[in-house]
Amino acid sequence: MADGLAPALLRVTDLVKTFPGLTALDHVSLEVRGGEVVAVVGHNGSGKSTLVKILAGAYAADGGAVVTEEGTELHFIHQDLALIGELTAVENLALYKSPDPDRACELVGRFGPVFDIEAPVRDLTPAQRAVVAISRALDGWTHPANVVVLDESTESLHKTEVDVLFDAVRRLAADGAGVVFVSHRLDEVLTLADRVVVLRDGRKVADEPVATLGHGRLVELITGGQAAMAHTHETTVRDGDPVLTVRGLRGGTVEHLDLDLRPGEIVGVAGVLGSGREALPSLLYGAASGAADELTVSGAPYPRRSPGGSLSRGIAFVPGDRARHGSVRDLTARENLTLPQLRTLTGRFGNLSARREHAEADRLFTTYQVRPARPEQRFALFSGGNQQKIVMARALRDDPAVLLLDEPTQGVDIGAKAAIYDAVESAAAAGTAVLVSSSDAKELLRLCDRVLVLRDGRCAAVLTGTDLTEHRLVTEGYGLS
Ligand SMILES: Nc1ncnc2c1ncn2[C@@H]1O[C@H](COP(=O)(O)OP(=O)(O)OP(=O)(O)O)[C@@H](O)[C@H]1O
Repeated sequence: MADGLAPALLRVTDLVKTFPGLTALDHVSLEVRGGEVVAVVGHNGSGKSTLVKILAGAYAADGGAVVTEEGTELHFIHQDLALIGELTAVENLALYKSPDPDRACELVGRFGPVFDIEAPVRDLTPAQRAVVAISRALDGWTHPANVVVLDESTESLHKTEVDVLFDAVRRLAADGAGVVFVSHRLDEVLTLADRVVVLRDGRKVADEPVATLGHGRLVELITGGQAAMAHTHETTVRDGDPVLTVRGLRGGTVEHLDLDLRPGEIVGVAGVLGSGREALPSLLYGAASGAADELTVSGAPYPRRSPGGSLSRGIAFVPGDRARHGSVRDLTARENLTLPQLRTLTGRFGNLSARREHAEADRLFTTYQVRPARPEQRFALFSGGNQQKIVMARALRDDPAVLLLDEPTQGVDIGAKAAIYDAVESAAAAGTAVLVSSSDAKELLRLCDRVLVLRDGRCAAVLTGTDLTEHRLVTEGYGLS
């Protein structure tokens, strides 16, 4: 817990960072004391990553200072945990040194029973991978008074893995370390942090002890008072003919799966990493290789799946890693939004109506709260969450027959999340069959008519109605029921 007398291990003063035409950080100051967990929150594009990049030395600031207590080092745990899947835990822990199994055992052992540290980390459970990542961040500490920066490190973790990470973080803080926790997950922020710094459009708008904040107040500070999402989804049972039918689907981590998707329904897919949950949308779309005993779209056999074949059958897919797979980074945001739909934006003589294209881009920017509101900016220059909003906006305006979504709101701020949920529900109301694969239980509860819980590549349970609870999603996911 924060001790008012503990020294500031990290002092950020009046930090300024500008990009052409935009101030990403506008005189931001904050302090992190030994024993204290400071959360940094803010909507997409508010400046969180820019702050982390300056702390990590990846960007130079235009003004202000970052000062650490003498001897204090900064250590980072990034969103993807930054592990190399093919290497073992021992090798990942010794990336720039010679592998030392004894040292690896000692580091990993601090967090519970030692697992197979000689296996490739891709074969470990997500919780074990989290332990490897945090062990690496802790390696080489000669004293406890360092600062660990968790940069959206929990985004792809399931609740149980998050608990492992948080236990480790709490122990570090108890030993005197300072912790910076950058996150969109407000429940986790309220659970872990002692103090919360809120950024909005590059400015610090709040720096308050967590004890004085509730969820509602935090949302208000982040959004500047705009309304956030409220209601949960009501289960609708559809009994029309399925638009997509698949039997015996297999490939990647999916061992065997049967599925019927009906027009207008929103079907969730839950499960821990490696359960098949993360592989299913790309497998159905044909972006990942696999096979099926039977697959039909609108009653017609679709034997060999491919992205082109799926698109022409009205199947749209928004991949999890949309910055890499869902976009053309060097085109403008407007071009990314409108390119696949040029047909609908052409004028009477087939010429592209620049006016309509611009108007459509402006409308989508407003609906999905893309920041900055500059459709002509290169896609690559938007923050991660804003890139995500752009790719989602494009998929949702396509009117597909089937919409396959993988982690549709990962890294997206609370305001845009509500807009995305509304858009998914409107698409379903207009007849689109939606499949949502997500590690966010609240998202599945909010959106879905039923949820398939995958375990070991197979469907372990189908939850619907009053059975569709966060508790059941977790217990079925781990086989604890
Ligand atoms: N290299 C760059 N060139 C131009 N603009 C940039 C660059 N990097 C970031 N920006 C802009 O700076 C602002 C802050 O971005 P930053 O990535 O820090 O936001 P963030 O709070 O981390 O958002 P997210 O939650 O979406 O990751 C955004 O408007 C972004 O578009």
